[in-house]
Amino acid sequence: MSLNTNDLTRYGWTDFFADQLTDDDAVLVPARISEVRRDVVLALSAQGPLELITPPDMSVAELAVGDWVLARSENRVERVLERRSRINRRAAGHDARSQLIAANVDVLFITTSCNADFNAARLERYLVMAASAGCTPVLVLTKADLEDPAPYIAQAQALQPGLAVIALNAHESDAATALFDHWQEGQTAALLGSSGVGKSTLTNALTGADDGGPLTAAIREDDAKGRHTTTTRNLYPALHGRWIIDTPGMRELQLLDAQDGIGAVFSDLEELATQCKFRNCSHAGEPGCAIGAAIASGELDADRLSRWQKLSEEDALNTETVHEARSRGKATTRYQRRTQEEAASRKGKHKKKR
Ligand SMILES: Nc1nc2c(ncn2[C@@H]2O[C@H](COP(=O)(O)OP(=O)(O)OP(=O)(O)O)[C@@H](O)[C@H]2O)c(=O)[nH]1
Ligand SMILES: [Zn+2]
Repeated sequence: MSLNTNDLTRYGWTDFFADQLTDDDAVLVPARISEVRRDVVLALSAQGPLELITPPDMSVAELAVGDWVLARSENRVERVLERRSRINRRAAGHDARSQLIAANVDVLFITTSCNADFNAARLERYLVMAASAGCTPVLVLTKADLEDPAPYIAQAQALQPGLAVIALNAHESDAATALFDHWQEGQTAALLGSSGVGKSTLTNALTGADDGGPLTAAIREDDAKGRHTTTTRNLYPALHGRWIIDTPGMRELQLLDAQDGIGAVFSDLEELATQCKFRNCSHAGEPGCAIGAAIASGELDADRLSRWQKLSEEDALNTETVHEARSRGKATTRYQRRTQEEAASRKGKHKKKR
């Protein structure tokens, strides 16, 4: 492979991607997508920034910020490399569609504050998303200067066995350092959390924007109220060789194909359920229910059981709806193709007759 990929490691290139290249790919240019626009994608390559179109059989919507692609002649995507992680959700609205939000995110910083924003159900949902996507979750508790963080840390640690939890004041100069402990050079992170928990404040610390860093003005636009809102999905550099993906689409999260993620976040419950007397136990008072026993002994919070059941039902429903719509779509295309073929063969017959 003659291609020099050394320069790419700073954009997050690893052996995982290098191993996907063949000798024939030597003429292609590896590039990482930094922004997805309506008709084109912007990408970072060893030669500098590129603006790429997609080939006729690929829509821009199939690509996500963070993706690694191989480009031909520096203006067209030839192929997307297999993703190390992918964040997708059920698209907003009634559309029964899966939507890819970001790719190749290493660490998800799930952010909440030490106050009323702390909501176990929402945080578990984010954690399931991280686990299904294949990203490492880290729970960040902001505003630790305003309230005693200890009870929040304890609640956060109960959300997923072994979860890393950080409590901090996002305004403190060492806030970024605490996050860098979980986020290595060359890795890509994303911040998730509801409005007002301190994501912008943290992002400023992470990118050095507070010290007149190069970034924030370019990627954020002031809305009418003078508030900073993130308007597009972007990949941009943080301090010390890290990368951030900023995406507004991560606030409204409907789970999709998240069964494995639910299994990871609620592994304590899944483990207990294997000890129930009946294999199809619904944990609603059946004899020999290990989950019921754990609740009775105070070892397990009954609310966590109902949140687990609710998320599982939601995921099952969304997954079924989207898969059904997809197979309906395929059936339609098959039907259309058949009618077109029949029409064409009728035309052919006419021709022969004449
Ligand atoms: N005391 C204290 N204030 C904080 C902390 N983190 C954020 N704030 C303040 O909380 C408010 C909201 O912070 P933002 O960073 O704008 O929150 P956000 O999550 O980016 O909000 P959106 O942009 O609406 O998504 C600001 O006034 C911050 O200064 C913290 O750790 N301690
Ligand atoms: Zn049971």
